[in-house]
Amino acid sequence: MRVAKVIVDVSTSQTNHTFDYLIPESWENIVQKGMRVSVPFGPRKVMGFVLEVSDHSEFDKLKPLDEVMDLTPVLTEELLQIGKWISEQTVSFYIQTFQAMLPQILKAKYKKEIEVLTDVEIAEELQQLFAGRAVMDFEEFVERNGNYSLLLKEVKNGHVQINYIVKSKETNKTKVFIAPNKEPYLLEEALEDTSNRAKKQKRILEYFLEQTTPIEQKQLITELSTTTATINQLVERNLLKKIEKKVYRDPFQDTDFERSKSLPLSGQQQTAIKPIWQAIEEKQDEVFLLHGVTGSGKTEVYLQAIERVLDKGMEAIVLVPEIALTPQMVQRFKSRFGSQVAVLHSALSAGEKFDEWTKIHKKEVNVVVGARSAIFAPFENIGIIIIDEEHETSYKQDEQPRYHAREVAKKRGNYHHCPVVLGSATPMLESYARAKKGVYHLLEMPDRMNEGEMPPVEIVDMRDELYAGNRTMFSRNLLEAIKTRIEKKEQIVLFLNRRGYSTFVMCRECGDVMKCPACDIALTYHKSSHQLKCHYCDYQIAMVKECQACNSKTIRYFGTGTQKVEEALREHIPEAKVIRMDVDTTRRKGSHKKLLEKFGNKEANILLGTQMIAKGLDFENVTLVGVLAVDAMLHLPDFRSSEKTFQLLTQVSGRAGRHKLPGEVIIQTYTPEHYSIQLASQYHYQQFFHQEMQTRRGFRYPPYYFLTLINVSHPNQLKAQEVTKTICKLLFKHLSDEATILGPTPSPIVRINNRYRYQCMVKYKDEPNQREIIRKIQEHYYDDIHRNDLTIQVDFEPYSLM
Ligand SMILES: Nc1ncnc2c1ncn2[C@@H]1O[C@H](COP(=O)(O)OP(=O)(O)OP(=O)(O)O)[C@@H](O)[C@H]1O
Ligand SMILES: [Zn+2]
Ligand SMILES: [Zn+2]
Repeated sequence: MRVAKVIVDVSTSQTNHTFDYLIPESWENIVQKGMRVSVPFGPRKVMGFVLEVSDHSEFDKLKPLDEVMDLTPVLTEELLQIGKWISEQTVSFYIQTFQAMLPQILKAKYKKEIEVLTDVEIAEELQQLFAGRAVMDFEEFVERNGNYSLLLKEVKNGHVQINYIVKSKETNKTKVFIAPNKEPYLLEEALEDTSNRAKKQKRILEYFLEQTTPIEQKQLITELSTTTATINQLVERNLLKKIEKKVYRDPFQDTDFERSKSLPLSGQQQTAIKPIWQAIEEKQDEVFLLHGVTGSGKTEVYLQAIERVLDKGMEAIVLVPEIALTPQMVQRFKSRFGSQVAVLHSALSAGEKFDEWTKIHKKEVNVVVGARSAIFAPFENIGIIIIDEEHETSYKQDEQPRYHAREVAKKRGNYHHCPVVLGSATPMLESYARAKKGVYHLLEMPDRMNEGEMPPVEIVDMRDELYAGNRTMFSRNLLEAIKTRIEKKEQIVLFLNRRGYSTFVMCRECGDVMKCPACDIALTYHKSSHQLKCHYCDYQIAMVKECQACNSKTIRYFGTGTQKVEEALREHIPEAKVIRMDVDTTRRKGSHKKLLEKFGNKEANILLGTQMIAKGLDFENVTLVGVLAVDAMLHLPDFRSSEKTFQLLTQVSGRAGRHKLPGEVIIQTYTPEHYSIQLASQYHYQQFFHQEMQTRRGFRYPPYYFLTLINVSHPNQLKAQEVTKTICKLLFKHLSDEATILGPTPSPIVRINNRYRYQCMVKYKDEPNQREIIRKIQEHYYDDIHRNDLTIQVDFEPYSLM
């Protein structure tokens, strides 16, 4: 008896364990752990992952599984282990994690077929099954008791291939190719037999006398200016044949990549890369923090570290934040490593993602460049994992399983005994603190590649502009500087911050922002109740009418959109050609790339955009960077708002003067004295680090304390509040005295989709039982969750506090 232990696709706390199913005899040799199967579950059939195959079960009367969905495991042993670990760490269901590790499309069902690839004789037993056909359905193979291990052997030899045909239209793209179907001398005979009136047929036959390799039908038609009808006539005469070939959708197929060679490394690059090379050679699972200023040449270090890994026949994973996964970035990897690179990011269609994943799964590539989920690339011989811009919050998934790619990377590094490199110009406080303690190996690159100084930053106090009667969104200096650049035919990047749009309240006279007296967090304006609230504790006051600091009545909440800025630019500088890049102008596929290309070709003077343009761009003609409204981010109700502002300003400033031309940065703000802005303008990372660490210690925030955020929501406000209150009480009772429990507090956005949201925050040092307690709490509310529309979300080490 063979038994499969299966995690079924039913996300509840009561089904979050394996169920045993009998493996029917015909599947016995086929089912392996890491494959997906279809199993009966109650009245339904559901998908499931095989976690283990065993020869016994504690239960009698097992139901047999229905179907095997994969021929080779889609999750490796390692990924199964990591999946279990993630589920436990994030208190999520196993099924959620396993599915998060795979491309979306694999949730659908697909058909499998086996195809003979070569003229080489395959094993006799298989030949009989194929009976002269090139392709057969896998279902038939199973029905006729095909020898599975023999099949796998031929797959390994490259004689046979397994095709996955997904039923959705998206997945497989085929092209029709035309090839000769007869020996050349027979074609020649046919040519002579063809009447002179059939000139078109003759031309095609002549072509195939010289050319025996298949050619795409479309291409044949253009090259010989012939027609499908003519080709069909020859196919009917059995002289030619049509072949359908699966082609990968290559999102970059229209792009020619010029091959780049590795550059001779600068002194600081050499110093940084040596320990990384050593860790690769010695198979050490060391974690490096590469702290290098913008333009210091971090990417070249990544490239040459990867080169070393590929030389050893191993694989590399590179994570880049979604927003920085620009065509420019992709190009740098593709032009160095060519078709060995797969790219995974969210702009790809589901089908494209599946294709890229398939290349990895089949080991057709050995480098993956991708956003967060690329950390699950099913490689089995990883030599290095690189996380660029490691401070980016998008590396944490904001729905269950709420994993952090950095933590998964370290886990995979452990497993493969390979180094993990975290790179950034502005490492996250937590990371830099770990590096200082020696937990990570710190590598510093303090100088720019072009040996230039960092571009000088001018801070413009927008309150002064107001006094001077300038009520526009551009300061006089910025306007002047823009005009000068346009005259000199240099280019400008204008950055507008959109995050935190109009949630905080600020005095335009003195720049004062209302804060919570207990939490040092900007108060959030709640429009419905016209109140200011702290969403960490329960402090709240009525919306103020005048500034508490200076009594001015110019108090208001904040926000401007890119469109408004574009209109204003047109008004003040009519001669400027502007490219606007935001969610609206980049919605269409490929538009992101086109806009950047246009800017790169100097078809515009100004690139205006949001977060999207803050990172990764490397244009040599950009000499001025302007930051329009930095304050919105600074006052987000988030203890990381200073850090995020510092990081953002540093990144944006880094876009200027990266090559020969010197750069300049102008930051407009209402709070010029704020230390994030001051220190960013002087590129003082170290000093910022020390100052911010002190604040964190004082207010008991990370990295001194860990946080857990529990969000409760329900259509009934009272219910949401009551449940949160009970959860707070339970945590208070079961956690140690060292833990601080804050709440119940209304979430910053109290109502979404008619659901009320409350939260509870835990600050702690060490609570080993915490996850177990939270699981129990969730089980306690099982009925409410499944029948009564309650949700309880738990986020360990949250990045978003909304
Ligand atoms: N060894 C080298 N020799 C010559 N040029 C180099 C070398 N290393 C990097 N460069 C060039 O220097 C510029 C900056 O390097 P790169 O973009 O890698 O820096 P970075 O640290 O990744 O920057 P950022 O963090 O701002 O994205 C690029 O144009 C790059 O091609
Ligand atoms: Zn004021
Ligand atoms: Zn508070």
